[in-house]
Amino acid sequence: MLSQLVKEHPYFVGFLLVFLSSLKVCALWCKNNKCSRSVGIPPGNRGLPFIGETLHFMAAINSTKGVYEFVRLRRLRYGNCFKTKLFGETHVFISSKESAKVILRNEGGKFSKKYIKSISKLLGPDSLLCAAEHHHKLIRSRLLSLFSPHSLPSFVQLFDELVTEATGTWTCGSLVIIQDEALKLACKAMCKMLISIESSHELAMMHKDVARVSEAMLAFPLRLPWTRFYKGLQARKRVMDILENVISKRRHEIADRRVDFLQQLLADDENNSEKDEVTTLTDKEIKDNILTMIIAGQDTIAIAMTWMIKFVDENQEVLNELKKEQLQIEKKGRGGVYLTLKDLSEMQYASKVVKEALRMASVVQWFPRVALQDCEIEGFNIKKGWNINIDARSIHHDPTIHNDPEIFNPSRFPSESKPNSFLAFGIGGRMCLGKNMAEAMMLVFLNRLVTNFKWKVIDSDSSIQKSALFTKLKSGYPVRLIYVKEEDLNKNK
Ligand code: HEM
Repeated sequence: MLSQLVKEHPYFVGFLLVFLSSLKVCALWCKNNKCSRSVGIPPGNRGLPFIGETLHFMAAINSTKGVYEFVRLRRLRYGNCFKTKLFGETHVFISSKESAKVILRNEGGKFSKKYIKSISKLLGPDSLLCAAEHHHKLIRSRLLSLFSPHSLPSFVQLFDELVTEATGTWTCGSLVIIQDEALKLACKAMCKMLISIESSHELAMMHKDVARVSEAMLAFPLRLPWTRFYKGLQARKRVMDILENVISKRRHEIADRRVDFLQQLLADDENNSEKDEVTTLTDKEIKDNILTMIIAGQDTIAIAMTWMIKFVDENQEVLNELKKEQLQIEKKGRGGVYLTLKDLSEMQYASKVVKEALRMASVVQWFPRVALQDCEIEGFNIKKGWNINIDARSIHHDPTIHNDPEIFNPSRFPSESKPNSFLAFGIGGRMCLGKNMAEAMMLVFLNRLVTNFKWKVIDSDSSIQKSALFTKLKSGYPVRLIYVKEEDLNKNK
């Protein structure tokens, strides 16, 4: 019958075959490319073969709108869940708090953490931030004790000493770049707390090399001598050498036994080595994680502090309320020269300012995971091996979750504290280890700044620094000091 049809209507059959083949080609193309709005697969544009949308992503990294612009534009186009292809891999971005809860809490064990190649190479295979499930549990359990509530009071004093020392050199009329000062302070605090590095030469080297590693985090992972990635790897090597040297001196008792995180890790190591080899960290693990903690705790905190000062300055009524609270606490009298944990616990309004600044700034913009098995999210099929990114920034700025999300309003808390709607430090088993420390640092900085100084902003531009992993301000937020409290200056002489 078919041959009869071909004989009688050869042109019609030819046309039909061509038409059906084109339909099939179209369907295949749509499936693999742009129009994946078909049921089951998240919408999105997979871009060019192999590289996908990597060039658009790199263009966003190198723009002053920041890398998040890549995500923002696609979220506007495709909604709460979309897919793209970056560096040869499929990435899905999700901005619903319900899915954030399921994925970040990971109760069914369907997801693991996974950073893009450049980040995992720079932090090292044993870094807590990059380690996969079992390895992560082991390292986290060993580091957790360092962040216990017992270590917080001494850290608050240490950080306040550093802040008072630094601000003591600021004079009326001087130009202060808040982000640079905050970065120096955070680097000093981390290096002292972790490995007792104090000499200004060593600190400067550390500061420079850690900055190089951070700058390379989003670079194309190409190991050629002129690339940012290569320079980041070289800087990582120098930091590893410094750490190797410190560990070796401590192990051979050449250096004084200091009270710091490294010493605690080495002491635990000695105490546990005979009992339970499985729970002790190797030198390689210790080194990768000291670098991880410096990086995790340095840029994030400095950027968060800078945005906080910017938001406070742009909202004078918040600044007035804040000053009132801080001066009252000062009037009542502090426990000592330096701020204590008890002083910080009385800073109720300032704590809301810190939380609101973290929501608005969303310093860590999305949290990367990988699907360990095929699953369904937001009604879409997700394949095993796909990267899943929880878009915390969108959740923080979602008007269905936070009223007038673009308005800096510290008083929205605690009434707007709905579960899984505040993700500045993440949630679940990979939540930030330094959360309490970070909040304390922000409170100390805020207190010292608003009670001792008045300032005038020189450049309030909100452009983001190119190549920055976090929302780092390009201008650094320069301010001119127009008032410096005398008694503090005298005290620091
Ligand atoms: C305002 C400052 C900070 C912010 C916004 C912040 C944010 C975050 C976020 C969102 C995560 C979890 C990412 C995820 O789930 O994928 C994280 C993890 C981490 N943070 Fe922080 N962080 C800050 C300061 C610090 C400080 C001061 C330290 C300590 C030295 C620190 C150490 C860590 C570590 C070690 C992890 C890895 C935890 C794990 O994977 O188990 N962070 N941070």
